[in-house]
Amino acid sequence: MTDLLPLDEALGIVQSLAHPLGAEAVSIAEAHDRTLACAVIAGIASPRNDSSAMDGYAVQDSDVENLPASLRVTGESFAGTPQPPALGTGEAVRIFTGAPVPAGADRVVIQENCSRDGVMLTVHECGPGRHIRQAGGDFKAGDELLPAGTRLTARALVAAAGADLAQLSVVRRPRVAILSTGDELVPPGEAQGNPGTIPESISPALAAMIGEAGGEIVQRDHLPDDMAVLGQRAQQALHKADLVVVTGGASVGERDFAKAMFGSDLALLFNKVAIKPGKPVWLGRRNGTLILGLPGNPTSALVTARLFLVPLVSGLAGRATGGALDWRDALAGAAFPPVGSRETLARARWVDGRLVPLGSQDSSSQFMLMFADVLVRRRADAPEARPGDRLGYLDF
Ligand SMILES: Nc1nc2c(c(=O)[nH]1)N[C@H]1C(S)=C(S)[C@@H](COP(=O)(O)OP(=O)(O)OC[C@H]3O[C@@H](n4cnc5c(N)ncnc54)[C@H](O)[C@@H]3O)O[C@H]1N2
Ligand code: MOO
Repeated sequence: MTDLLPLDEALGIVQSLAHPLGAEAVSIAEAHDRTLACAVIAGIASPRNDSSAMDGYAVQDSDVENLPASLRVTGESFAGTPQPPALGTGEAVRIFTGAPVPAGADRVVIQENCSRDGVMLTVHECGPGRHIRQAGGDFKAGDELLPAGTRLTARALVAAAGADLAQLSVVRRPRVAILSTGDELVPPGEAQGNPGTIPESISPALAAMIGEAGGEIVQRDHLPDDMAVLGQRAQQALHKADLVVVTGGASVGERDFAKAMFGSDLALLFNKVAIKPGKPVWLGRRNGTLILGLPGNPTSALVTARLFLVPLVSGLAGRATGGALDWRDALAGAAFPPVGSRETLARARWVDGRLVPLGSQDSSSQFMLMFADVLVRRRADAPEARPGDRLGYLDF
């Protein structure tokens, strides 16, 4: 076991590599969920002018001191009217929500408090509000609205568009290739009637995790355990991708070619981590491309993807890697068994706000993953955890 790297050291290596890629310009329409490479600076103020908050009439305070007051309507101001007529004594301007307030007006009286007869207006009541939004009250031209590093959520996009920017400078999405290796693997739907085969069940989950972390899939292959084919597809992936994820063949079997397929220039950054499940996970680099090798057992693959792939893609996409490894703690709702020599990521679910381990902790399980809300981190050689003990966990 001495050759196995401790989990924290492996996570540290991932963190040190997970720097944002370069910037590219995208239209606002394509910018959702991207990360800003440059700050968004407002090109215009909002509102651009003093503007009405209500539909009604712009008036002068001195004309509505004694109510009811009779005024003459001299013009109109709609949202988009560049310059409404200025207001004189005894005058009112018909005005709508968002429209510029005429020079000389002190307040907008809502139309529910007025009656109209041709050009004559009677103001019955004013109410306390002036219903005028000041120019630049939301933001001024030149204000920094969103700093570099901001994730462009739906809400952030409103500010970016309101700043009058057609294009945003965002971190390039990491290009990821997924290579699933194993003679036995066939696409889901083709295993029935094909003895010796099993459905390839990991890549759909990896693609989902990569997409959620901000990456895009540029290549996705099912590959036989044939070095010629593996080598050729590996070369293609290395050319296209920032990160190649290869599943299976990580262990010591006769057909475990996952590292060899990347050629003799593969530099290993780590090889095998002291965790259960997922011990055979490895990270390498060939020229500028990172390569993450995940074990073929589906639960092992998903656990190591959560620990290493999600922070890596998140970081390359410009998101905080810390957010991807947000360990928290909660109380055990049932006993967790004693831990062996490898640090263990126990799959657990929530029951009444407490952590309960899944009945099966088999690293080959596919079905049980469905119920694994969290990974509970248990140190090597830890004794049994009792109900009520505090445990560290990561959302899975
Ligand atoms: N002598 C040893 N044997 C094994 C060791 C070891 O240290 N010494 N490690 C074990 C551990 S731990 C794990 S985890 C597995 C991982 O092995 P590999 O990464 O080499 O995975 P494969 O042998 O290719 O496959 C294992 C298992 O998973 C199935 N598989 C593979 N890919 C997929 C996929 N995309 N979808 C669904 N199922 C997949 C495959 O058919 C095998 O059943 O090694 C232990 N052995
Ligand atoms: O590490 Mo393996 O994932 O224990 O079965």
